[in-house]
Amino acid sequence: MIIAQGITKKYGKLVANDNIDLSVGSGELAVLLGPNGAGKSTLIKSICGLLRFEGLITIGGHENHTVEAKRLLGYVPEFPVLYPMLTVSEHLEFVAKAYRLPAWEERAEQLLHQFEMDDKKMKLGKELSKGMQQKVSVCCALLPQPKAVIFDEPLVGLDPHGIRELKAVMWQLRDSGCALVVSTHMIESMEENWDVTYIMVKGRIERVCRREEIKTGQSLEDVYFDITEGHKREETPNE
Ligand SMILES: Nc1ncnc2c1ncn2[C@@H]1O[C@H](COP(=O)(O)OP(=O)(O)OP(=O)(O)O)[C@@H](O)[C@H]1O
Repeated sequence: MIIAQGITKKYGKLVANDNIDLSVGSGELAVLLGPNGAGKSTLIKSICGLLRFEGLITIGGHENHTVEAKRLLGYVPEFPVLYPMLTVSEHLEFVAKAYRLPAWEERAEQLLHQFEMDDKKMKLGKELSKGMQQKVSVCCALLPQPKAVIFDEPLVGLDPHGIRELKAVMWQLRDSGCALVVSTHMIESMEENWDVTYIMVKGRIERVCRREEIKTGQSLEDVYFDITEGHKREETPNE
C-alpha cells in the first residue's frame, strides 16, 4: 500500500534521507525507529507529499502527489497544526467537505467520543491544550477512513486514556486492512503489535526487522539498541 523506492532528501549539503526503501502492505503495522535527527520525520513528510525528494513513492499504486494517493492517506503530524479560529466540530466539518465525505457526522461523533472530546466540540483550536490538539489531529486524519495512515510521534502529549484509545485505534485500523507507519521514540508502547520495524541511523535504514525474525525473549527495544549502540543492553535480573 505504501511503497517508497530510492528516497533521497537533501537539505543543502545535509543528506537527511539516503536512498531509502520502505514498503508497508495492507493490514501491516510498520514502526519507524531511530535517534534524534536520524531522518524519520523527513521520510514521513516525503511520503505525505510535503517535501520534494529524489525517488518514487506510491500509495495504493498512485504516485504520492496525486489526488488519488492523498485520498487514501491519513497523516498525523508530530506537532498538531489546527486553525486557531475554528472549533473542534468545524475542523471535522472542514475535513469532511475537503474530502467530500458523505454522511460523516456519525463517524465524527464516534471519534470525538472515543477520545473524550465530546464536551470540547465548540472549543476553538487556540483554546485547546496540546494533548487535545493532538486528539483533534487524530480525529481529522481518521475521519475520511484512510487506507494508509502515517503517525509521527502520535502518543506524545496524550493522557493515559488517549494513549490507550489511540493504541486500540491503531490495532483496529491494522485489523481492518489499513497500512500503518508509526514513528516513535516510545518503543515500549509499540512492543505488542508491530509487524515490521525500520531502524534509521544517520539518514539510512540500518535494519529492517520482521517480528517473526526476532529471537524468543528479545524485545523491540533490544533490537533497537543492538543497531543504534552496536551491542545488547545488559539484562537486569527483573527482565
Ligand atoms: N527544514 C530543514 N532544513 C534543514 N535541515 C533539516 C530540516 N528538517 C530537518 N533537517 C535536518 O535533517 C536531519 C533529519 O531530521 P528529521 O527531523 O527528519 O529527524 P528525526 O529522525 O525525525 O528526528 P527526531 O527524532 O528528533 O524528531 C537532521 O539533521 C535535521 O537537522
